[in-house]
Amino acid sequence: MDVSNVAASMPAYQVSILDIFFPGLTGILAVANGLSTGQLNSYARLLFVGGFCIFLARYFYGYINDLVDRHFMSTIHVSYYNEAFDMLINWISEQHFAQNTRTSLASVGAKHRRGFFDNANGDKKSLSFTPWNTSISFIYKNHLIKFSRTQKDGRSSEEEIVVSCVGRSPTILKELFQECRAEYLKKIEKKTTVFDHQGGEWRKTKSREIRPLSTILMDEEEKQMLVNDVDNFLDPRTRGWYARRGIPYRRGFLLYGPPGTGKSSLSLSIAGRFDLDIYVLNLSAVDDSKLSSLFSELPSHCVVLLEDVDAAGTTRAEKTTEKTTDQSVAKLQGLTLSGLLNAIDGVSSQEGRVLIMTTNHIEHLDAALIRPGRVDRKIFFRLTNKDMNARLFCTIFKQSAEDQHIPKEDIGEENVERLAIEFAGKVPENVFSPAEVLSFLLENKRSPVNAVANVEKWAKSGQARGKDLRRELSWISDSS
Ligand SMILES: Nc1ncnc2c1ncn2[C@@H]1O[C@H](COP(=O)(O)OP(=O)(O)OP(=O)(O)O)[C@@H](O)[C@H]1O
Repeated sequence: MDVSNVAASMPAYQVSILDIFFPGLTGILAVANGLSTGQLNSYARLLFVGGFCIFLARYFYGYINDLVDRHFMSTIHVSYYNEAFDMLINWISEQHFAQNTRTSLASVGAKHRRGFFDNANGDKKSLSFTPWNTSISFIYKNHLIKFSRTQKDGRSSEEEIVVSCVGRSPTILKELFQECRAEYLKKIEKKTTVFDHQGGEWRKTKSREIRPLSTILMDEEEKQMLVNDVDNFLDPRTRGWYARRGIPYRRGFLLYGPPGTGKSSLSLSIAGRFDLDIYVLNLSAVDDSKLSSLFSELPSHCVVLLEDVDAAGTTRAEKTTEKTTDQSVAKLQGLTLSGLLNAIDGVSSQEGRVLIMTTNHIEHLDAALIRPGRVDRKIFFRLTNKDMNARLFCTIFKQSAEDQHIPKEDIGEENVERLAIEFAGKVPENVFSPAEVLSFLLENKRSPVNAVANVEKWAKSGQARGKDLRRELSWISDSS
């Protein structure tokens, strides 16, 4: 049988199956049919022969490339969501050979599209460029390395990096990754890496300067107890201790109190103090299954921060019906209390993590959520007292060597302390949050004298609101 007649004589479904494996083949066969029956003129023949040659050349090029890649090259793939992606992009974008790639991605104020490294110089809308949708070859320690950054499955939000080298041993690639890692660790030194989630995946959002614990104003004894607790928990010997007793190796804390009293700040400081990454979970954006998969993907040592757990549709039934509107019910219906409890200490939940929940309304939380085992320590965050107000005043007005350039009345350290006591005497206790007091002080940050002079007026104007606050938060006095 004449091969060129094959396409013409085939049923339509076979033709399309052939096209799946050899795109364009049926078209070629159809022309070949015309060729053999003498229906085509000489130009068409030339075109056909040329096209056929190109088809064969492309087919064999792809085939040989694939063969070489599979048998003579070593390759490492890096997924967009993994931190190794940042390590590599950070390194590559600083190499001389990557500065002049013809295809790159421009980003404002960040090294790459996830905006991980902040613009430290503070230049407005500074631009940076990283190689994108392209391949670069370069020499690393006398080895030829090929780097390709491509969109995965044509989706603009997802990318993949493939790094390969000639030879069957990936050692040189691993060395390259180690170097990228070392550079990256230098960049994030003294920083806390913050992750949030999108589409059920953790992704790094930013890295923040570590905030020293000393800058958080709270009961010092309680702070120290928390630090010792976390320190003890993270001690490498503790995991074995838990395992020998059959106790799940997890630790949970509940920070509760009015807004702006330092709950989130302390969580960040704790993560920084123990050099842990912090994973912030927004409960209103997840359902049971997403929450469970997010918890199971946590690394073994990290801080997980569940902010405003009372707002997550997991509160006591009677309070929920009273308070929620149709809209909020619709928004939160995906997450149930049992889903949250399962995620926190179910079988698939990661061990070794420090769980911190925060709430403004502890009285709205279901007892099961905060029972010992899930919450091992509860810490109350209070509105300011005299001592805290004086310390906040000193925080703003005491000069340090680094802030000489900031124009400010310099009245000497002793005078600042004297004014701090005067200031604290004028602010009513248990009315304002540290955030409110700080906001007032920042408004007057150029002059401590003005801050003292203006504070009574400010306190009076804010006190009416403060009284409402006290009534609404009457539970505070029970717990303090
Ligand atoms: N106890 C505190 N010590 C030092 N700074 C504080 C304290 N409380 C609040 N602040 C400052 O006030 C701001 C808000 O604090 P933060 O977000 O930690 O409060 P929060 O209790 O988590 O509030 P919310 O309940 O609304 O989330 C931060 O800039 C923080 O520096």
